Amino acid sequence: MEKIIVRGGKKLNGTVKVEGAKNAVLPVIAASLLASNGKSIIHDVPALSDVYTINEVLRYLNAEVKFENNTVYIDASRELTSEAPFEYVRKMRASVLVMGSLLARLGHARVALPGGCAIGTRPIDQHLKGFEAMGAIVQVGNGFIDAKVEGRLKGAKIYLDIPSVGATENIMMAATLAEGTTILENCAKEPEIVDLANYLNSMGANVVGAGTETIRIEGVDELHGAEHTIIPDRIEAGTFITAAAITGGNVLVQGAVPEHISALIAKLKEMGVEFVEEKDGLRVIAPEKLKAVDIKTMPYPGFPTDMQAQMMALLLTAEGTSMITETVFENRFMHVEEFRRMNANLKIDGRSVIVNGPADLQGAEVAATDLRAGAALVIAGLAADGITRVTELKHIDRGYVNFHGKLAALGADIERITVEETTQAPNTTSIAIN
Ligand SMILES: CC(=O)N[C@H]1[C@@H](OP(=O)(O)OP(=O)(O)OC[C@H]2O[C@@H](n3ccc(=O)[nH]c3=O)[C@H](O)[C@@H]2O)O[C@H](CO)[C@@H](O)[C@@H]1O
Ligand SMILES: C=C(OP(=O)(O)O)C(=O)O
Repeated sequence: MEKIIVRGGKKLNGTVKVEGAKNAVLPVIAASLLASNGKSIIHDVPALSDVYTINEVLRYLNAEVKFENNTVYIDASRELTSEAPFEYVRKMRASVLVMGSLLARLGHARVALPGGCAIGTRPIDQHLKGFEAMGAIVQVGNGFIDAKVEGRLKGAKIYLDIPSVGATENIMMAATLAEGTTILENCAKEPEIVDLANYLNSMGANVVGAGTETIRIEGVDELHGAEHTIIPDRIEAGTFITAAAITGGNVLVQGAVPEHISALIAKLKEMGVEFVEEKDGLRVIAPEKLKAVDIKTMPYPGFPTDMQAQMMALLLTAEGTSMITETVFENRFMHVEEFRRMNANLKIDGRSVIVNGPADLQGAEVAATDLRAGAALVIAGLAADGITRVTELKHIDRGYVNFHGKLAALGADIERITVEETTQAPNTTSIAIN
């Protein structure tokens, strides 16, 4: 078993560079399946376990995929198969993003039904509603979703009940090869949607309005491979910003795009954090003491749910009472129990958590319950008294490249170790190895 070991109390200083965005690269790789001729070359691809998984899905579907030096080369011009089995969807829900491309290109897609996960049930009804509106027959059974269309998909007017990121992306991909015009309303407006639209357009698609509430897609007959560079990861940038802030540090986050994290910056400024925009990134200068604030997660451009756990860690160290309200996922507070192990005073009240700060955080053994919770526990460890040991690192590896190494380079006392698992007789004292 691997653990991240943090000894708290060090201020972070220096420069950290963010990777390409996980949530942009996954749909972009899925969209590459739409290219019936030519190769795609995708730059600034982070070496994350999720990227390895989506690459495996594409290989299974018979595309040729090579990943080296942060570049992915994809040739999807061969005959593809249309089924993505459970072993991939189980590892990563975003595997479901291949559905729109397969359905549009092959007229058929069969993808294992994604289950719920630690942050909520996460249904995909809006994705399926979009495919049906474009003429697909969708059947769910035996753990699979099967979508079929006679001939081509047909452009349609589709209104999303929720501005779902994944549904916007899946429907947008499907609509690029549909006959006629698709108008998608109440779309997600995340920067990753804009990145996907830019990639699709460079493949020969005609997508207008990405980043606004309404996206219009004129279907074309075929798409080709294209070269594309992934946008910087705003959540990784935000994670390092909160890490700098919790330690009272001064850090340049290279590659951070301030417009992509304006809600986070606004809240941190209210807390007393200073920001300086520099040529190649954003400098974070933390105050001696942080002030409490309330936050509410919302779809973009609101406060991102993917920064909620890291923000909870930071607010634990702020003076006063804060309230965090989670409106995007119904169950994204699993980290509360872990923070309590570190002596945090947190009270869950429905979809809100009341944070009483400043906490006298103490190092403890804690488990990452999802990727952002994992990052947040490491961040809390940076400010805790004593040693924090974080387990279940597979979650962190889904979303962060060399997280502990980047923090260590900024001056954190942190390491990642492998601990031999021992089979223990009942009632014996546990032995800490390493
Ligand atoms: C790979 C990726 O990009 N993941 C991001 C994406 O996930 P993902 O695309 O799964 O998130 P969605 O925007 O679809 O989900 C938002 C909410 O809508 C609900 N919903 C969604 C689709 C649907 O058909 N029906 C439905 O009810 C979900 O359960 C959730 O409560 O956006 C989330 C919200 O910003 C982020 O936390 C994830 O990091
Ligand atoms: C929830 C997240 O990702 P995913 O949708 O891939 O589970 C995340 O990036 O915080």
